[in-house]
Amino acid sequence: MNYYSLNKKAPNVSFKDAVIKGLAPDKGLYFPEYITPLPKAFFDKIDNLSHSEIAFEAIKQFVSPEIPEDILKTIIEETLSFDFPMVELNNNISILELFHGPTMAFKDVGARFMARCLGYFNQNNTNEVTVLVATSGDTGAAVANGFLGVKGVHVVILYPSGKVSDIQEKQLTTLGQNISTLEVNGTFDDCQAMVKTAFLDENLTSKMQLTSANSINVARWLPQLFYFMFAYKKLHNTYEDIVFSVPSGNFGNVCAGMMAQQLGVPIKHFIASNNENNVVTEYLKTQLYNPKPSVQTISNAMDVGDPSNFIRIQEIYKNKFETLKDNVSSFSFSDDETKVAMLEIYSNHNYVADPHGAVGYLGCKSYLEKNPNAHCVFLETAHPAKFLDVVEEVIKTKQALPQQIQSVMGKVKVATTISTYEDFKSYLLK
Ligand SMILES: Cc1ncc(COP(=O)(O)O)c(C=O)c1O
Ligand SMILES: N[C@@H](CCOP(=O)(O)O)C(=O)O
Repeated sequence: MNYYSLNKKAPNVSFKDAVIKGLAPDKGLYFPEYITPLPKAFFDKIDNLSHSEIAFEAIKQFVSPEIPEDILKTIIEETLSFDFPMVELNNNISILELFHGPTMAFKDVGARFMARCLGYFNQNNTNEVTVLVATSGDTGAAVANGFLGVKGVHVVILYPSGKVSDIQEKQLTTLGQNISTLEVNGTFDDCQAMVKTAFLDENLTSKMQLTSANSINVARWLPQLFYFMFAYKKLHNTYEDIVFSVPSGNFGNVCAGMMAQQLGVPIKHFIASNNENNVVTEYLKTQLYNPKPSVQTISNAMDVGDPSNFIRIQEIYKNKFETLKDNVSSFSFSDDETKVAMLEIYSNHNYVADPHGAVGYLGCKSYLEKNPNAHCVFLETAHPAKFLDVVEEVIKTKQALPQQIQSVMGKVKVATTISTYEDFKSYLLK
């Protein structure tokens, strides 16, 4: 598959080059040239397919011929080595749990898939690749874990100082080996802007091979479409109008769901559920896209003021506002509303949701008010123990720490503080 830049000012590239470059030279995100819907036979037999078989059929067109089918099967098997359970709350709402991987957030799948693709492409390359990743909490940990100890790869994580949870910070700053962490005096958007600027800085790119492990990178982004297929498989024999409420920040996950829809999965509607960082909610009301500085919330991983993937969403719906509105709704919720939702889910259903999942739950409730016959799946994108302070304060119950989290608790933070792009650049050149 070839990919084009959404800024349309750079040459088309193969999957391999899109993965290695991360971002196109004109600063555009890459997008596949074609999306061929899966055949009816695939959907007829989906009940009998494993997660790996579904994932293989879904992603093969996007990575071939550069990744041979036998290698792709192995990459997928290794990537999906944990479960994706579904919890039905009632006839209208289900939860898809995406936190059973090594870092307990949904980013593990994309990070593990990308690490293996890059490893395959890089096997005969003697030059070191530097993977840059901006994180508002979870991507960094998943990428660090996915690439830990991978020969020839150096990962540099940038995270906003004081704006991630304590456990997320532990996960980001304690791995060592080939993982380095920069604590940035700024917001997630500042981190993401530094990473994007680095790709265009010839002074850097002439000296080192840089790539991105954010959802900018197609190998990080596309595997997220598997989730929507797994949920569809579980629900399609029981419910007709399946909608997804996706807690959204950089909009990569909901946009991956839209790719699943383009592949033919009968998804009736998407709900992009936001915290107070509501650029897209406002856009759907006004048709004006006004990126603004992000504000800090208790669902910190969604504190994004200028979501990267908005441009991919527009491309999917052919830049037609009406088509976008037919397929997507967006709601924004305050921290107080999120806390009330966490308590409600716990009291009514005995389920502990994290603040991001709770925003997804609120999105379902808002949509169901006008669409009472739909079945809404909200994505539980991170384990509640990653947000221990707020979860225990709201539901007033002590939480047990899963082994994945216990393993980082006693470790010592190692991070270098930076404030400007110049600081970042000199760090990379050191
Ligand atoms: C727990 C959690 N929920 C939701 C999001 C938002 O996902 P996206 O950036 O794909 O919109 C993130 C960050 O990516 C996250 O870590
Ligand atoms: N919420 C993310 C922000 C980066 O998103 P990405 O999907 O573009 O990598 C995080 O937790 O870091």
